[in-house]
Amino acid sequence: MVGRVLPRSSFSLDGSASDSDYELDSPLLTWVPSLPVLDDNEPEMILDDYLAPYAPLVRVAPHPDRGDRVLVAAKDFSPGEVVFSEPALLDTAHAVAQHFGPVPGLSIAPDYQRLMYEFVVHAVYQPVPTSAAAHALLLAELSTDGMASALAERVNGERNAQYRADVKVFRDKIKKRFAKRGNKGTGSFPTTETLLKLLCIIETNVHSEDIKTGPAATSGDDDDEEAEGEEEHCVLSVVASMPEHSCKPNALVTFFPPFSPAPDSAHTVGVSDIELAKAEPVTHLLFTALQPIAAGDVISIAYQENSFLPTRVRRGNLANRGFVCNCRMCAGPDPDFARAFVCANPMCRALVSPVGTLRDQESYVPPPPPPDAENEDEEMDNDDDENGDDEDPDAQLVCGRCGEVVATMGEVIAAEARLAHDPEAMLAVLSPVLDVFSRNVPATDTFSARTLASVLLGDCLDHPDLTAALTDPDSGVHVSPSHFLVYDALKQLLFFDADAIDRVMHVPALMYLVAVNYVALAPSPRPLALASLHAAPSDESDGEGGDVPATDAEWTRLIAWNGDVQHNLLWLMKQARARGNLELAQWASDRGLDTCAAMGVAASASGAAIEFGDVFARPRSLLAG
Ligand SMILES: C[S@@+](CC[C@H](N)C(=O)[O-])C[C@H]1O[C@@H](n2cnc3c(N)ncnc32)[C@H](O)[C@@H]1O
Repeated sequence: MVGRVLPRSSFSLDGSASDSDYELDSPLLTWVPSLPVLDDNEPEMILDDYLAPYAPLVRVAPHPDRGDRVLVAAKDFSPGEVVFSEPALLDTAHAVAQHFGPVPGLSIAPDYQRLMYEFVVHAVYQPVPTSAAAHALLLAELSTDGMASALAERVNGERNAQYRADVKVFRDKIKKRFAKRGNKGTGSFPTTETLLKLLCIIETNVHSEDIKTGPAATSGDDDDEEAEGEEEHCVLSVVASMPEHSCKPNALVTFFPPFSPAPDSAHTVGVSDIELAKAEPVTHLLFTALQPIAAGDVISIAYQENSFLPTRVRRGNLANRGFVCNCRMCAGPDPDFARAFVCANPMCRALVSPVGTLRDQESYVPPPPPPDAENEDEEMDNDDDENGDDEDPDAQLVCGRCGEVVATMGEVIAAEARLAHDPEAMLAVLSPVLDVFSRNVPATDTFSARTLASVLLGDCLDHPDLTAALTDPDSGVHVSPSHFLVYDALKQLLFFDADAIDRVMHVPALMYLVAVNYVALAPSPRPLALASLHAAPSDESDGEGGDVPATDAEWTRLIAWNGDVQHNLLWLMKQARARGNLELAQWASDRGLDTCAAMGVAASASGAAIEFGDVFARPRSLLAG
């Protein structure tokens, strides 16, 4: 489970173990190549050499249309399997970076300054043999699109101009600090151009995790947090910079070990930097498969946290990072489930999901930032064209099942704008969508969902905010960040792959399971409260399916209905007991859930028929087009 902190002294900068505490047999660290010594003069050779140890797992290939590169799997991976792990080259958790006092008043975020400073120290003092070559490699090869693409310049021209000015200030200040302390290294001080390129590379490729809450986020900075001056744990590496973004990713990136503060020590630039760098702990970025990945598949991750965002918000965030997303969900052919709505025809109620709605990727301009609460109404009335986004507001969306025109793109856009910054309202709107899924989708395969749940468990069960919310009697469940985590998890569960609708699952049961998973470790279990939070029945609900069971009889029927639910419940009960959550175990046992689940599992194992409860069984034919 991500969350263990290994002894920091046991890591060395080249990724090799320096003492016996290094848990090389950890399942998380299945692949830890050491950095080769590289030749600065041949950048292409450098990348090839660097990538060579990873060849059994992944390779870099050109994108067929875009002209940039993608990371491709060299073998099959099952969900939950580590695809590869790579040690950080620049890392704000390194003691050198942590001991650096950022230059105040610059537009360059403190954590980015820390990475740049670490780079400078390596360039000037070359404390480890690989550092110069590794940095040459960074400069020569990694993408700079986050700042340098035409879209980045269009969207963030002002910021870029400020960056250019501030890099110069940064360089001057650091150089002065070095000179003042009289420390002279044997390497050369990086030029302003070099540092600017490094900043472009950081802006495009950095991975970050929230220092306070721990679980890893994916790459990219969070603008709100930066605005508040919050620092994140930022890591830059090479292979880790190659996976592309997808709004329906097949892999997940996590940090191992997670951030922990460097011990206080007297520190001066120069000699002690060299000592610190030699003893650096190494954060590894772990890429874990979320879906089955076949050899030859492009590996993708989600660059943004809370990826269950409305399409235009997602698109705007990514434009801020210098590109228009052309993942299968944004550009087609997969339907964009994140803007799915339920057909207004009461006889139909199918899901309608627009497909690839952007008219022209080249001229795309992202929508403006969210309106102030006070001006909200005014902003809502704006003509869509003024939004800048290039979608045709008059385009008609036709329901695939009943053939009726159910909305225009303009209406969808307006609804999204209204909901984008109101998660509660969004959840209310999502609820009937979930309801439709849950009624119509036969539960034949929840394997992927279970795998995902275990990934989530690894990531989120120790979430300190969640624990705080659950232990604070005044907090109320509604403030729990698990609201967002569960919500995000649900999206992953629903949209797990292109065939999700055919393969997966009884959503309320999974909502329940995810909710219970979250509280299984907490001292005060409130599984039902959480579960019902996420499954408030819609006004039009007829009570059949779609709702978390209210009575013991309904629970029994639910469990009988689905073998995977049985397995999951049994597993959860075991977890609850193992973790000393006796209240939860008792709760389940009082209702006979564990016995019932055990019976179901036994019945499935022996091939015996299980009585399906008619409440939850719905004919598959309802799905047919
Ligand atoms: C972290 S780098 C990924 C590696 C990069 N493709 C390369 O060739 O080095 C991020 C850049 O890749 C491209 N990219 C990644 N995901 C994309 C997507 N879904 N759609 C379009 N471009 C994408 C963008 O240019 C983005 O700035």
